[in-house]
Amino acid sequence: MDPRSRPYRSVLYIPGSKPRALDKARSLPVDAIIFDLEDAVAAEEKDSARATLADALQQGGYGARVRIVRINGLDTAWGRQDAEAAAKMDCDAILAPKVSSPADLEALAEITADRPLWAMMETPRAMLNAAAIAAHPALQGMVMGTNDLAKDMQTRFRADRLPLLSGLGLCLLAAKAEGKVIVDGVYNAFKDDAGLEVECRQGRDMGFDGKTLIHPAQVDIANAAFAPSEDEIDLARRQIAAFEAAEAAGQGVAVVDGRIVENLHVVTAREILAKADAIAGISG
Ligand SMILES: CC(C)(COP(=O)(O)OP(=O)(O)OC[C@H]1O[C@@H](n2cnc3c(N)ncnc32)[C@H](O)[C@@H]1OP(=O)(O)O)[C@@H](O)C(=O)NCCC(=O)NCCSC(=O)C[C@H](O)C(=O)O
Ligand SMILES: [Mg+2]
Repeated sequence: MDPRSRPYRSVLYIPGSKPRALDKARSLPVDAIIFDLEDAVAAEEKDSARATLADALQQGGYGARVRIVRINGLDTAWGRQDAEAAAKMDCDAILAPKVSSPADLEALAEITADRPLWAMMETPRAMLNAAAIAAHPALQGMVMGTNDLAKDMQTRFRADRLPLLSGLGLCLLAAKAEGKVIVDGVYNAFKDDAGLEVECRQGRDMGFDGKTLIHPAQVDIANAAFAPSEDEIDLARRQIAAFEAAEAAGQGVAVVDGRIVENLHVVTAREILAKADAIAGISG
C-alpha cells in the first residue's frame, strides 16, 4: 500500500520500557505509534526496553496502527544493537534519530536491509540537507523533532513557533517534492488542550500529515485537526459535481460559492474525499 494513502493524523510516542503504556496503545484511536528506544528510555533501561518492545510487538494487537520503532543513533552505545533488533521486530518501519544527511540513512540501511526507514528531522544540518534526505530511496516519512531543533538553534518557546518556521518549511517542501509522509513535532505541555489545538491547526494549515504526540489525552485533538472537516467534505463534493457539470457543458472552469474551480482544485477535492474515506475505513 502507498504509505501516503494512510492517515497519519495522530502519531503517539510510547516509551519502549513501559509495558503498561505499550498495552494501553492497543486500544487508543491513533493512526500510528512510535515505539521509542531513544529519548523516552533511561540509559539503564536501554537493553531491557529493547526486549520488552520486541515482546510487545510479537504479541501484536496493534491493529491497523502503523508501527514505527525509533532506535538510538548509530553513534551511541546502543544504536547498532537497536538497529539489528528492530530489523527483526514485527514493525512497519524504523525511525532514525538526528539524521543529518543521506549518509546516516545509508549506514542504517546497511544493517536493516530492505526495511522502510523514517528520519527524525531535528538538527540544523538536517534542515539544510532536507531535500537530499527526502530523496533517499528507503525513506518513507519524516518526523519533525522540534525539541532538539529548538535546543540546537538556541531558540525561545513561542506559541507561533516563529523561530522554527524556516526549518519546518524546508522539511515540508522536501517531503512534498518526494511524495513522502511528514508529521509535525510534539507539543510538550500535554495538559494544555487549547495550546495543542492551536499548534495542530498551524501544522495542518502548513501541510503536515499529522502530529506526533506524547500522551493519550492529546489524541482526539490531533485526530480532529488533521481530518477533513464536514464543511471541507461538503465543499469537495460540490466542487467535483460542479466541475463535472461544467466539463459536460464544454467548459473548463466552474464556480462554487463565488470561487473558481479548475481541474487542480478537483484534484485537491478528490484527495480530501480519499482521506475522509481512509479515516472512515480505519475507524469503522
Ligand atoms: C509524559 C508522561 C511521562 C506522563 O506519564 P504519566 O504521568 O504516567 O501520565 P498519566 O498518569 O496521565 O497516564 C495515564 C495513562 O496513560 C498511559 N500513558 C501515558 N503516556 C502514554 C503514552 N505516551 N502512550 C501510551 N500510554 C500512555 C499511562 O500508562 C496511564 O495508563 P493507565 O495507568 O493504564 O491508565 C508520559 O505520557 C510519557 O512518558 N510520554 C511519552 C514521552 C516520550 O515518549 N518522550 C519522547 C518522545 S518526544 C521526543 O523525543 C520528540 C523529538 O525527538 C524532539 O526532539 O522533539
Ligand atoms: Mg529529539
